[in-house]
Amino acid sequence: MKKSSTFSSQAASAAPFTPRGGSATPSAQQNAEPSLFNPATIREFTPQSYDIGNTNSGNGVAQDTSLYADPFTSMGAMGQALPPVGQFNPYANEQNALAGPSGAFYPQHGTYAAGPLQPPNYHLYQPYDSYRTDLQPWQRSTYDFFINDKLREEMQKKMFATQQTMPNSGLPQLDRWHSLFPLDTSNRKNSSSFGFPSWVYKAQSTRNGRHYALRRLEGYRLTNENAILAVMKEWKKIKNANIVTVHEAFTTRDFGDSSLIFAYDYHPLSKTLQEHHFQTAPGTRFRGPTNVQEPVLWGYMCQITNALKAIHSAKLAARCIELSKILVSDKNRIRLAACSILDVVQFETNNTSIAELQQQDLVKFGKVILALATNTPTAHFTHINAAVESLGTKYTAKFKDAMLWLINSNPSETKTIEKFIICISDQMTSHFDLALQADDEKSFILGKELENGRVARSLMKLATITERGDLGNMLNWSETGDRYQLKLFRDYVFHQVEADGKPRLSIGHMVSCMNKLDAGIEEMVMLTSRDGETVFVPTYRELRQMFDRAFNELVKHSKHGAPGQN
Ligand SMILES: Nc1ncnc2c1ncn2[C@@H]1O[C@H](COP(=O)(O)OP(=O)(O)OP(=O)(O)O)[C@@H](O)[C@H]1O
Repeated sequence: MKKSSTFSSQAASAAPFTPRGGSATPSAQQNAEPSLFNPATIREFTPQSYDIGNTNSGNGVAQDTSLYADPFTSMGAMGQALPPVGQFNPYANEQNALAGPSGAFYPQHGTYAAGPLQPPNYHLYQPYDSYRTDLQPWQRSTYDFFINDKLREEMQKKMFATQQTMPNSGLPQLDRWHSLFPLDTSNRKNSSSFGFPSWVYKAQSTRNGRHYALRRLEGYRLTNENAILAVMKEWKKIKNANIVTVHEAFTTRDFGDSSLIFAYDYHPLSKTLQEHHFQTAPGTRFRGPTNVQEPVLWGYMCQITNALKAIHSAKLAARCIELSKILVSDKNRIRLAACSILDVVQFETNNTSIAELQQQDLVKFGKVILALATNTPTAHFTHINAAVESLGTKYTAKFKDAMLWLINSNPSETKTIEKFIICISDQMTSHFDLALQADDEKSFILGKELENGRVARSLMKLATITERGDLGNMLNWSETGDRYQLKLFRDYVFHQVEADGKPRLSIGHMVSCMNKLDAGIEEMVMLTSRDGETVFVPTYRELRQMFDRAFNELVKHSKHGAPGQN
């Protein structure tokens, strides 16, 4: 029996909607039973073909290929010595010199162009290797303790982009915003999106120190004060992972004209879909693959659907759904970037009902996806059906029918985003699963960083105590009493030597000692003075108490100064 479609097709052919089977081949399409938009249709799905930032290797563990020739890796987690591997030392100052353990922690790192400024010396902890020495299951490598390199580098680039400033940019300081930094990649501006040329700047708020993206509409004159208040009141309620959150709007004359400014969340290093898919990267002659892969487009569709669901449910319309107003960051993570602007700008002139604007949203949504599929940057199509047909067998029938449903109108049916969600529910659940997998992976990474954070805090405290010298009226404070034992503990953890006098640089030993100190366990530890004359055998619990006492003393002095001095 032929299953009926949930939605009638709006394909331009006069014939009623012919359900397609989802096969990419035309012959299969003709014979296929289930409808494109019949939610009961179960489709095959290949999760790995989506890419929404999921770098999971499949076993939940981030893949990390590192070379372990540095001295820190010469011990297994259980303390077993590994055979020395001496080809490359990522900690060395000079990589040519096969530097030994005394090499600096911060290797030279490659540069990347993130703007007009020089990249900072941000101490990438970066191995440059391609193979992994065989380790026993109980052995750990240095990089097992840290966030994987790719993610770390991505995050550091984002932090750098966030911190970038341009001292002589000529941009004004606004009332509550400073350090404006232009984000536009071209100085050619068109007014097609909003009716006014628009510029985007990164700026820091003087109120909370956070970074925002300010979009400025040049030459806009506000005629109705209510416009901003009424529109912002509604839009500020929208919190959605696929919408750039808008925080406020205001007018200013600081640019020498009358400008309207919208403050959005800042998403460092994001590009617009237009830039991402239609612009040639600097220095390359050819643009990348022309047609965007279908799994990527389904990923975009699920995300835009999610955004529109939130917007339409709040009785609003996105209105500005264009390739140049959708941000893409990380791996195919997208966000609608210019919501609320047209509501303010056309506050008095817009006569279209919200219901109609929502219908238009669906059409624009379809056109944006079709533009990516057909490699048409303008997203202007004279013949939608012809454009969809031109996709041939590169895209599945289900995908093409989704385009047609979104773009074509049917007088007998009011389209809603909810109906669309039902139609693409299989894609939505697959996408949801990938998002959860990505989330699991991030939790795994966070778990490692939790341990590192714990070690870092203890280390910083220990460093504030040892070698301090005098404290207030107490001469040689750090060399006496509890502090002396802490200093010997520091030696025990970091300054151990092998029997032949060579430094012992086992990161396993360091991490395990610092964690034992943090936990204050009952295990004893033998601390010997440098001259070998004095031996202490405290437990980690006792050491922890000494450590807390010493640090609390420092805290007390930091607040009140040395006793007798205030
Ligand atoms: N919220 C944001 N966070 C970070 N970057 C943003 C944000 N909004 C926009 N951008 C960046 O600012 C740049 C300019 O954005 P804009 O929307 O003006 O694109 P455009 O291609 O210049 O479009 P138009 O020609 O219509 O002005 C883009 O590179 C975009 O990635």
